[in-house]
Amino acid sequence: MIPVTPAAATGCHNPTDEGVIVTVTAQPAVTAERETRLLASVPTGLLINGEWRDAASGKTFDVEDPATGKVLLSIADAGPEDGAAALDAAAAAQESWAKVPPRERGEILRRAFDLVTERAEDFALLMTLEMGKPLAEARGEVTYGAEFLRWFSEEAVRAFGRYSVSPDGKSRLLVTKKPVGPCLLITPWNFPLAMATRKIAPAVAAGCTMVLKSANLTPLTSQLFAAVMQEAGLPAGVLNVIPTSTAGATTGPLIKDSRLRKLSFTGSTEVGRRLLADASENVLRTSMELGGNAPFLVFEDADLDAAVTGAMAAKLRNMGEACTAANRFIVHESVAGEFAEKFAAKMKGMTTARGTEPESKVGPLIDAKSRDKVHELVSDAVAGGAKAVLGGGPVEGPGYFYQPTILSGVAEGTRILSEEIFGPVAPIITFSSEDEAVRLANNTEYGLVAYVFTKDINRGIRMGERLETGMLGLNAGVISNAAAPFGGVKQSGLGREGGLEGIEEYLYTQYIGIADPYAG
Ligand SMILES: NC(=O)c1ccc[n+]([C@@H]2O[C@H](COP(=O)([O-])OP(=O)(O)OC[C@H]3O[C@@H](n4cnc5c(N)ncnc54)[C@H](O)[C@@H]3O)[C@@H](O)[C@H]2O)c1
Ligand SMILES: O=CCCC(=O)O
Repeated sequence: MIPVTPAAATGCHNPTDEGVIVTVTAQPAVTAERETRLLASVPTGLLINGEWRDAASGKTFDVEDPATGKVLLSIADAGPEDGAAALDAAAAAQESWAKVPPRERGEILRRAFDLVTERAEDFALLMTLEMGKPLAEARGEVTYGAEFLRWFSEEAVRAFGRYSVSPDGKSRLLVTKKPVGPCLLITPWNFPLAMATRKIAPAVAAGCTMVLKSANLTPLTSQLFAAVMQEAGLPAGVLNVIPTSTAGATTGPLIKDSRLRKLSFTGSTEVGRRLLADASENVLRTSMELGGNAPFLVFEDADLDAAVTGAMAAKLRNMGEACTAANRFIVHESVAGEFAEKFAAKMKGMTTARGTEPESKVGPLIDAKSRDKVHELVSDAVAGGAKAVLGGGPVEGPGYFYQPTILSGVAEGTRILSEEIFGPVAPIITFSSEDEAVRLANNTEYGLVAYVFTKDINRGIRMGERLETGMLGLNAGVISNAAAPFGGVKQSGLGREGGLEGIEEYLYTQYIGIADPYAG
């Protein structure tokens, strides 16, 4: 058992490993034998109606370790026929599942929380193997991901409605909440556990059945998690899991099927936009957690050491492969030089290595395509006049590693300021007035999160009012929390996950008008 600081229970995690959020005080060696044993415990089939089975086509696809390129496991590759079978199971289970008392649904989630927590080391290692993040960070994700199970186990019994007398006194208004019905959940590869639990837990709490299409690059964590949900007592057909290498072909027919009632998607804005168009055909309820381009504002009165600590977390968490990653450092011109120096001094110590290695602070990027895109953005910025204060290129050798990089003097209009970097690269630009900072920060089609560092509380509140984002970190570089509503505005998406709002995404409101109980 690895001792972690109590602060880890908040579910946030900080790659700087300085005890700010997570401190891992012992690092057991990860042996090849332990990896093999863990992989052998991961189900490799599709989960349909409570049974693990092969794909109808008999096909499988390989899951690779991004640090070595080696195949970890081959798993069943769902096709349209399997998708249809999964929706059949979800649709058949919906009515009985909705009748299960909320307390029972909550207790299944609570048992799942306990099981994930007991198996935290397995989940952490599995994520490190298939996704690349350092083990310390993967442990943080287990805490964060499990917390959605505990949070929604408590919310399951609180889907309250209301009863009232109409204003004219002549009727009664009964308002209730009901599960929306069978849902299709599509998750990304960057947080393999938390992005799944953030959808599955509120759906279970609300009484919805599901088909989960996990990310083809990181399906293994969802496979193990689905087995844990079965062990926790989730009835057959409530959660069906269809990993696939053909996402569009397998899920497209489900989105068109009139039995499906909701699509919850986390991924890129590009794919989300297309799925929204598809979902409009049957006017599906949708939740869209899409891309980001977070501004990180450092004002002249900020505590620069705190800003650098926040910057390390906001940039290097998950190797920069987070929708919440600070994408543009917008720093007051009077402190930009000092900020860049201090930031570079901290980033310099961030060793790139396979996530299972004790010294690893920055793991590999997910694949060659992602690493090449990061380098393309850096090269474009440098060609436009930016200077690499640190790093600036891929790491030689096996795996898709990229050097932690800081760019200063990035010109406005450069691609790196408008596209999601999804890598450990921090471009810095400067401003001279609050109005200019706000203009630069809002100059993007995204609106997920912003970070503001200032000692002036009034300025902090003004930024909350002026910045066009769904979330704001005030003197904080990581604000993700199962108890908070996570989500964006503009092209960062629709809806909220977590918090009191999270379960509402899986409920609809029904109003029953009742005739005057005193009449005739
Ligand atoms: N806002 C959030 O909460 C949040 C959280 C995590 C990641 N993201 C975003 O996700 C992106 C990175 O993840 P990604 O590369 O996995 O995104 P992606 O859009 O490529 O893929 C996301 C999921 O959609 C599937 N998919 C792709 N094409 C599809 C299609 N035509 N039909 C159905 N499913 C399809 C993928 O297989 C995967 O499971 C980034 O843009 C990041 O910002 C957002
Ligand atoms: O990648 C985006 C999700 C990250 C988070 O939930 O903090």
